[in-house]
Amino acid sequence: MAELLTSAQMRAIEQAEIESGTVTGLQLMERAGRGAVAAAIGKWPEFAQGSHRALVLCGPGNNGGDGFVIARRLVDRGWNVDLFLYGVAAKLPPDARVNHDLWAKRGAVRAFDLAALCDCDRPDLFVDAVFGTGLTRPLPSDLATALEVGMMSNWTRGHGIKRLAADCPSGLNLDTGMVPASESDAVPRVTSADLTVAFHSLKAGHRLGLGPTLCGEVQVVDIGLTGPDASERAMIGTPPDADRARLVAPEFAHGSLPLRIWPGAMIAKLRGQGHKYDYGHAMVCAGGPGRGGAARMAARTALRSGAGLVTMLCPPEALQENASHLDAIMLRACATAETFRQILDDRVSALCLGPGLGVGSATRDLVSVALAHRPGDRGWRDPAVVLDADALTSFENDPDALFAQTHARTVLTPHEGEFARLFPDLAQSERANLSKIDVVRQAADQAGCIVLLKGEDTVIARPGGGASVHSASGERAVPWLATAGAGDVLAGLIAGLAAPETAPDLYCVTEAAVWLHCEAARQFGPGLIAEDLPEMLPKVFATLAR
Ligand SMILES: NC(=O)C1=CN([C@@H]2O[C@H](COP(=O)(O)OP(=O)(O)OC[C@H]3O[C@@H](n4cnc5c(N)ncnc54)[C@H](O)[C@@H]3O)[C@@H](O)[C@H]2O)[C@@H](O)CC1
Ligand SMILES: Nc1ncnc2c1ncn2[C@@H]1O[C@H](COP(=O)(O)OP(=O)(O)O)[C@@H](O)[C@H]1O
Ligand SMILES: [K+]
Repeated sequence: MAELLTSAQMRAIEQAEIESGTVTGLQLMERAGRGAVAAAIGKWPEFAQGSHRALVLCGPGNNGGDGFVIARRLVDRGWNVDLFLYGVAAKLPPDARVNHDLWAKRGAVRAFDLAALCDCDRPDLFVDAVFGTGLTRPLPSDLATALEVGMMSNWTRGHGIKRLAADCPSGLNLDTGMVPASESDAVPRVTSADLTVAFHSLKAGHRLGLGPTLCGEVQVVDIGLTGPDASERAMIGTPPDADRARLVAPEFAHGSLPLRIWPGAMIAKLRGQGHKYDYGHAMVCAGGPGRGGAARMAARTALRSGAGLVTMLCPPEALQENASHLDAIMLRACATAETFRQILDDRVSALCLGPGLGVGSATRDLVSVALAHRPGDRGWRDPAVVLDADALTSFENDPDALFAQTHARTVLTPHEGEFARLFPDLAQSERANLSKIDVVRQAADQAGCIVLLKGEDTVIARPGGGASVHSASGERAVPWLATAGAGDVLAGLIAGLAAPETAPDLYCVTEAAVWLHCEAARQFGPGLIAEDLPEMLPKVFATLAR
């Protein structure tokens, strides 16, 4: 699972390495520019031979410095290059200035001017090296226009112009994945690339918010920074680092891990042997008549994903309806919170409450019983408690009452609407420049448990700072997962994976669940409805067990 750095962390890593004397800023910049050109040629092999034309736009900082290196290296390969500088040469930082001067011996540095830019011959490659990690404010309007995809229509066959971004498409905030709107533009101006080369490591903004859409394909270019030491072993099921966010994906550093190592290692049923009770007993609470579908899907997913047995509890009046739908899943009537308390025995290892449960005091009481349940004298861990949907909304008027009861083996799985009810100060409208990662970190600290905030960019955090992002983008884009009930399935999936006594750390189980949820949707394809998700799991597991 690769790390997602903030701009400040990236600067600190560079700074520490430069100060240690092992490398100079100039060497890093050269490697960045060289790596960017190599990545472009790798993606577009037609650029490997012959003369082509590039339009390079450089900015006033070190991102611009990368642009000068890229321009020089392209000219070395026989290309024609038009280069514009947004800024003043005399004010460039030292390394960028050196590369500016090296370039100036090879070609012209033209001051940024929209009309002059449009007058250039049609480029084959457009290089955006204006801003990277140093973006501090919205793009000025003329620059935003120059970077827009629409600008390419100035040239015939404009759609065929390849777009390469150094570190990010300029204007994208690499901490938040957002594009700040300028005062003159009510709607943020959006720039996008076909290929983004991220230096040393992915940054959070490559995988949050608009990042995946704007960056196109992202390739990490190794510029020889050592960075933090992390071995493959240490990642399997290890709790997250408090300061660094990580990407939920079977990737390690710059390579890919075999799937069976991760997340295959998270699924107890793929390994070992045992009795059904060794794989845990998951319980799912359901609502009244006509509302049982959501809980049934959660229960079915829990059973498919590894729990040894699953019991669904429902009000007596819903028993008949549920009985007519369930076979392998056991069913019991549970009229009150007190009955629930009596039913919970010390072998219940995972609980899932919320889907279709109904909003109100009855649900709050059930949640309280679930969170107070302890495993007795078996020496087992506290049961994992997954709270979703109505179990969250029921605490809208008093979230602190919920947070006073949660424990470390609790996972809250809100979508943005439910999140706003529990954490009004952290709602989307209140976030300003805070990244989704920091928002969920704060929520986890407030709630005292794991919080998973859903979306195309799903963010998971736990108290103390550990955070992960799962990005359903690029090859893993699954827009058809936006279907009613998909969230209920996710809640059941976490409960089912967490149920076995040998299940890894709950945080890691939650990460794996999000990946599997997306993977099941991906392998099924368009046309998916929520019921298809649990039925896809055996196929997904088969690819992990190899
Ligand atoms: N420092 C190093 O050793 C390396 C840096 N690298 C590159 O350097 C980049 C970071 O460089 P910098 O920290 O200089 O930052 P940038 O080059 O991203 O931008 C910083 C400059 O842009 C100005 N600025 C920010 N937002 C603006 C806006 N909206 N309108 C106008 N001006 C704006 C700032 O005042 C500052 O002058 C990385 O993204 C990467 O591309 C790479 O060369 C690898 C090595
Ligand atoms: N466009 C999308 N791409 C990827 N995943 C998505 C997308 N839209 C929704 N999802 C995922 O689908 C699930 C929907 O959950 P939720 O909003 O709780 O729906 P419901 O309450 O209907 O079950 C979440 O896991 C969410 O991350
Ligand atoms: K850039």
